[in-house]
Amino acid sequence: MLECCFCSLFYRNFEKKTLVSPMTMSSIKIECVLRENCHCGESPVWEEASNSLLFVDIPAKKVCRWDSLSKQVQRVTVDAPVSSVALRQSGGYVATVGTKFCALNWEDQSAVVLATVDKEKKNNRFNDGKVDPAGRYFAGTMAEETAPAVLERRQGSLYSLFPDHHVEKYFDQVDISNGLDWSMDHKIFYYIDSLSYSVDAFDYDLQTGKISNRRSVYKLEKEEQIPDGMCIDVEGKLWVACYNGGRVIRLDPETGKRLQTVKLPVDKTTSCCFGGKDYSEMYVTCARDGLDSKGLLQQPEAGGIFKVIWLSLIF
Ligand SMILES: O=C(O)[C@H](O)[C@@H](O)[C@H](O)[C@H](O)CO
Ligand SMILES: [Zn+2]
Repeated sequence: MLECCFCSLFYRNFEKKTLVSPMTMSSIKIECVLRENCHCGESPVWEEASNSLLFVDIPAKKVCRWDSLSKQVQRVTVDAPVSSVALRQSGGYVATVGTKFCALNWEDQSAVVLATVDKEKKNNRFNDGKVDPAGRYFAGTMAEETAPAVLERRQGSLYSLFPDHHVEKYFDQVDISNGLDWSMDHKIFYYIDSLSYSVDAFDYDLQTGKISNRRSVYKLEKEEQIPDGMCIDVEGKLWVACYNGGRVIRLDPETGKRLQTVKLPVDKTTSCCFGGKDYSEMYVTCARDGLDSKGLLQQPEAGGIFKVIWLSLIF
């Protein structure tokens, strides 16, 4: 990999547009739109300009781009596990690869290192990451797993890469750094450390990127299993993918109540994002790794990309 020397870095804003409110919708349809057989699919991101869904397959070291119109997939292989991807304002993408933040040029498939974290922790890698409303790329680390959710604990930290390429560390002692998103007014940062079985909130200062006042807004119930990736909808409700739980759940962070459960035909649901026309669809990633041969037979679509659509009933 090359060292990056000059490029100014302002990530594209992720502001949602006119997502149709799920509350006004009555029934849902779930479809596997791509049988990708991901070992561990993660980090779905909608790219409006190309009508495409970006996602990664972490252990396969692949960043993928699925064109929702042509149904074609392009894949770029990098040299270490790639755990999240984000859009870059100047074109191309940024991704967390191993313990590095990298700029990814899709055309020539090159990756340029922007910053490295956890240099003294050889067994660590980045996990989930997302860009904040001011263009900082937040991502956390974890020890590499020996099996899903089996790892040396408290090895991870949460970081963000600023548009000028400097990195700030927020805290350490993280088990599995996972889902993250910001409230619609940018005043709250939501965060999941999977093995805490909790969805947490922090006060957020958009000007400085500082976080404070950590508290739990939801504790997962036993059958919901392990909280993984997360996104927010226009009503400020959180959608959390439940690893081993085969579902995404919609939470009200103000009341701490679960509002909706959407079950998928695969157990290892890892993350979700809104996309499609007017951001009215939800895309869900999942994993194949960790399923035994019986599980693979029962869940042939494991590792695929799922689309959830809300159908309004018109009388
Ligand atoms: O996708 C991730 O976030 C992790 O990299 C995965 O390994 C699993 O989801 C994790 O094991 C469950 O918490
Ligand atoms: Zn995850």
